[in-house]
Amino acid sequence: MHRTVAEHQDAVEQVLRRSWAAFPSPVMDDGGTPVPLSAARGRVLARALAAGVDLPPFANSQMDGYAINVGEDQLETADSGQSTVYVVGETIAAGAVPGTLAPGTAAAIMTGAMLPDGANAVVPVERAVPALFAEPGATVELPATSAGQFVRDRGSDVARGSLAIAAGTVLNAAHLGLAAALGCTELVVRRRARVLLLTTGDEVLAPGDPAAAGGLPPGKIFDANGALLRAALEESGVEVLHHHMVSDDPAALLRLLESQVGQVPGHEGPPEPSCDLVVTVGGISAGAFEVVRLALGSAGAQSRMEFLHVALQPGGPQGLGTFRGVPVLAFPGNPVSSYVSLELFLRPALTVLLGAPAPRRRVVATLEHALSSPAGKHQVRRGIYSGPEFESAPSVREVGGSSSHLLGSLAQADALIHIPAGSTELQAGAKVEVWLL
Ligand SMILES: Nc1nc2c(c(=O)[nH]1)N[C@H]1C(S)=C(S)[C@@H](COP(=O)(O)OP(=O)(O)OC[C@H]3O[C@@H](n4cnc5c(N)ncnc54)[C@H](O)[C@@H]3O)O[C@H]1N2
Ligand code: MOO
Repeated sequence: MHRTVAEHQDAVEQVLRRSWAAFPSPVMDDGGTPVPLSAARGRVLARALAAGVDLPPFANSQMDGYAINVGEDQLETADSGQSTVYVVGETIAAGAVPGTLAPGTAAAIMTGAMLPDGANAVVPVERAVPALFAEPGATVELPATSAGQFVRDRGSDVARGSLAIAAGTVLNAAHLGLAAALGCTELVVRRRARVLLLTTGDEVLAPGDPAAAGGLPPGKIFDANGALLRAALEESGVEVLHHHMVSDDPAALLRLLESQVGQVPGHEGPPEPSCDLVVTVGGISAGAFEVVRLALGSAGAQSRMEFLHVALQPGGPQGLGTFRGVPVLAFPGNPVSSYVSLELFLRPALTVLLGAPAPRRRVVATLEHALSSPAGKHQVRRGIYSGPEFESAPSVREVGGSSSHLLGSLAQADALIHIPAGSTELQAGAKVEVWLL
């Protein structure tokens, strides 16, 4: 009996949660570490950020124009066609501290410049007669305007002391801009899970391997999964500590795991796990040389692994458990299978347990053509999504086929199309769940 996708998602989350809860230093909800703003994008804010200053810090002009004082009751007269003649006062540049505005005068003021005391409205220069910055002492005719017009009040965006960014936020460009506007040089972020990534197979050579200098030797392929999974892991907010390519020798793989995984003495305090997660790719199905299955199966009490089938295609064969208490996710070797495994099982668990990455956006779209899918399996097809346009609903079409070696079509896709286990024939026009990549 195959495990369902939902059951395996739950199992992955539980293994990560239980293992990490037992780590001497927390992976989930650690106290946080300060990092410079330049390194904070995509990280999870550990502590709420309160605004230390008002934004804007002072009332300022939203336009290049003339700062004037109008009666608070002048609302009705705005755009009434009436105008007033003012004597032109000082010119206020952005960054300058102006004097008080004398009654009956209009100060030439630039966008972002501090409003002088006594001013409460700005008229854009193009509405002045003449429509230019006149010399101090000249006169200018300005149309009636209402109090507050084109004035950006102190604290009107973010008030000092208010919550600027909530704890748990995945920091994006706008958050970093806001933090900088508030004068922060760094933010306290949660630590990322550190991953050991192992790709496997005697047939696999690293791109650039001298053995392929004269072209790929017969029977060999380049390691696609190393680059694919490293990037997908990093996009998922984790740090890839090391990536090793390992051969189909189980003893060598076990030696590598024993040298890289487990409690190692920390500089201070309790020993630290050397990594927070091991992700292996390949070597887990029914072949004669399944290196991950054999290595972890012969590792004795230090390994607690199960190898199973999920009712999923691609990504059916899966391994899950721990090695020396560190969680291990063993993904199948076909590139699309390994990618789909990460998307369906690891990413959602990271989102729940660590607060990042942001979940994939899930939408319902109309299938542009008929599709069939194997009975009893949740199938994930790769697709190209067309978002809703003026008069058309969102739609999706498959790119490539269902086979899990089709890396070329994965590279063209921007969506995963989900066909649930119960559906075998879908007509064009059927509604499907789509995850946007
Ligand atoms: N008798 C059965 N055979 C297979 C079954 C099964 O249930 N019974 N399942 C198939 C499915 S589904 C998958 S997926 C694969 C998973 O196999 P493994 O996890 O053991 O992966 P490998 O055999 O090592 O490799 C599979 C495939 O992927 C290529 N590969 C592996 N590593 C890389 C890499 N780093 N870069 C690029 N390509 C890689 C490898 O050459 C194979 O073609 O098993 C099926 N078989
Ligand atoms: O799941 Mo294998 O997961 O098709 O290629």
